Amino acid sequence: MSVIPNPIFCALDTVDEAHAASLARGLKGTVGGVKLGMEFFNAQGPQGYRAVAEAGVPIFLDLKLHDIPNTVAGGIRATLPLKPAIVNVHAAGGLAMMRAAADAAKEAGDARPLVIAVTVLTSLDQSDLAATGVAGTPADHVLRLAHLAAKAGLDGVVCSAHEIERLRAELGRDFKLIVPGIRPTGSDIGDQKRIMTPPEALALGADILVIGRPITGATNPREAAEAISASLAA
Ligand SMILES: O=c1ccn([C@@H]2O[C@H](COP(=O)(O)O)[C@@H](O)[C@H]2O)c(=O)[nH]1
Repeated sequence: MSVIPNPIFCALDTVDEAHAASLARGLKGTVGGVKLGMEFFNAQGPQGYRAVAEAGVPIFLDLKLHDIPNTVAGGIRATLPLKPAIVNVHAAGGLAMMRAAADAAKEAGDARPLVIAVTVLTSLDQSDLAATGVAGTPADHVLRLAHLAAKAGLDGVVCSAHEIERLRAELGRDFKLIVPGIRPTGSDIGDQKRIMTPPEALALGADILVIGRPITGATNPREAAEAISASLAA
């Protein structure tokens, strides 16, 4: 069961401010929030972010920071005036870096964003991981990185749906699990490798389902989001 009324966050992966803002307005009420990542933010920056925020939907600012602790703390601090609901770093940046990120976010007091760690990208399978020098399954590495994120005081992790059960068993109900690699039955997989359908991922215990192209690439994104919502309620 999800802790968020509508668990769908739509990834607005575009460089176009007007398009992103129009999608956010059009999806309001059918999604729990939207995600702005490096594609949008590198093109449009804080001003573009504010244009999307005018739609009045919670925003996951997905910049996946990965640097030395002081630099990441500064990067998180710089996002706080935007009041994102969620920000993130790469767990591979290590314990001290994640602690610095969590501490920086606390400077926003009660308005602090959730700070989440990306574990193993959903576009990677075991052979991709092996090529980076990491032996074992993606699940083993996700678990290892998630324990490190919890130790650093982070609120949760980005993982694939295939790791949800083990993460819930080991890290409990309150640790947030944000899950991309979500594909409604029959939709194009694209570059994702560790995928699952929305109802399956939700049933396993995902808090947030990050869904991009299956919604934004549809002829009618709002109808696509409504269909996914309906599949979750069924
Ligand atoms: O492991 C990860 C981490 C982040 N993402 C992001 O989620 C969306 C997924 O978009 P789709 O179009 O639904 O594939 C995208 O913005 C990624 O940057 C991820 O996919 N996997």
